[in-house]
Amino acid sequence: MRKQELRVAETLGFLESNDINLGFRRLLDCVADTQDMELYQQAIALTDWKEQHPQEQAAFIEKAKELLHQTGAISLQEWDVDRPVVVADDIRKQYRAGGFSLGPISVSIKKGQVYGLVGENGNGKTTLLRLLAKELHPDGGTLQYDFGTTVEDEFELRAKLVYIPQRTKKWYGSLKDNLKLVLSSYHYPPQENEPRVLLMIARLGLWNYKHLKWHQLSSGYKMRFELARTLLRKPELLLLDEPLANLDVLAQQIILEDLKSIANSVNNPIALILSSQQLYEVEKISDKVIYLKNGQYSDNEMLAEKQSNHLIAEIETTASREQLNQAFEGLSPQKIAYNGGVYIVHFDASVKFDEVLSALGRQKTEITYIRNISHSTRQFFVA
Ligand SMILES: Nc1ncnc2c1ncn2[C@@H]1O[C@H](COP(=O)(O)OP(=O)(O)OP(=O)(O)O)[C@@H](O)[C@H]1O
Repeated sequence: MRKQELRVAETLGFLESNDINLGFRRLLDCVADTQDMELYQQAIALTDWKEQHPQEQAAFIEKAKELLHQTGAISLQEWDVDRPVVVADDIRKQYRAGGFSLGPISVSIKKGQVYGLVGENGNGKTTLLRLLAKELHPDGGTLQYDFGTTVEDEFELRAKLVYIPQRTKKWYGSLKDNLKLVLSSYHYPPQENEPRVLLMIARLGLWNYKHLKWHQLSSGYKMRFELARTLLRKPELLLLDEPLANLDVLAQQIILEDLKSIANSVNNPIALILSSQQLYEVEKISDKVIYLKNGQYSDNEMLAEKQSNHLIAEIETTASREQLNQAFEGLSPQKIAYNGGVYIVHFDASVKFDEVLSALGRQKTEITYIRNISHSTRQFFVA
């Protein structure tokens, strides 16, 4: 099945299982890919209708399915996502003041993929993002960009790379007017300005906020606005510094799923790199997780190569180490480490996670939290 058919089929599945909000958000992504202003207008009218008729779910699903059917009928040119758009080879950066040193780092970045950049405070995440965005110049190594078109000059290249910092600048006027202003500086026909802006507003969950001003928005919605503004500029590489910092856990999940879907567009994919402290949320949607410690690079693929499939469980419990040792007597743990309020327990590859759960259950051990981190970059944090 082609990517477009897959996206339409997946969206239909959400709508048919009454998962209205998710189905609707994915429908808007399918509409966005068509670049068809008639369908944009229909999607905007449907967003409005949805807001006016919150109780009429069955009727909404029928309307949404009809619109989805129309998007599926438009043939899209699929982008080849296998070719890297950025190749960093042994890049390094050292700050004279303080002496922090990053790298050497080698990494290939492809469109349609999401790269999670994790690590504790002060380990080089922002520095790496700024190097990739060409905001900083590396001291050594090479950075090559290839977006498949001839880039005339540095200015044109920089327009394809967008870096959104942790703190963004204040703006004046309404959210919608600001977005319209962005598009008016691009070469779209004026009649496309409004539908493009309104569709972006709907996609980023800003529909009920479009007439608000900067000081009336919470910091989470300011970040959504920044994303909307950036996405209208059609970046090819989008670098987000801590986009989740001001969002609650549910909002984090939603924005990450939306960003993944936006990055994975059929005909206009984006390479997305985002830094975050929210390891598990980021891991769920990332195609690759990059971990920085004292400026040194590791990633989840290196983790898979390194380990011999042994089982690692992270356990938060009121039980003592002796009680855990007793519970796991038959499973012969290789190591039990105590780390910031949680135990990290390593078992041989033959031990299965359900056996760990059973052993704890048999001893009636009180567990607040347990997770199998055998394949998670969480290991880097607790090592
Ligand atoms: N312009 C600068 N001059 C000197 N040192 C700097 C400069 N910018 C950052 N640093 C230092 O470099 C190190 C890495 O900083 P960076 O902001 O890249 O880390 P980070 O992982 O993004 O941190 P955080 O999670 O706190 O945002 C830190 O020790 C920081 O103090």
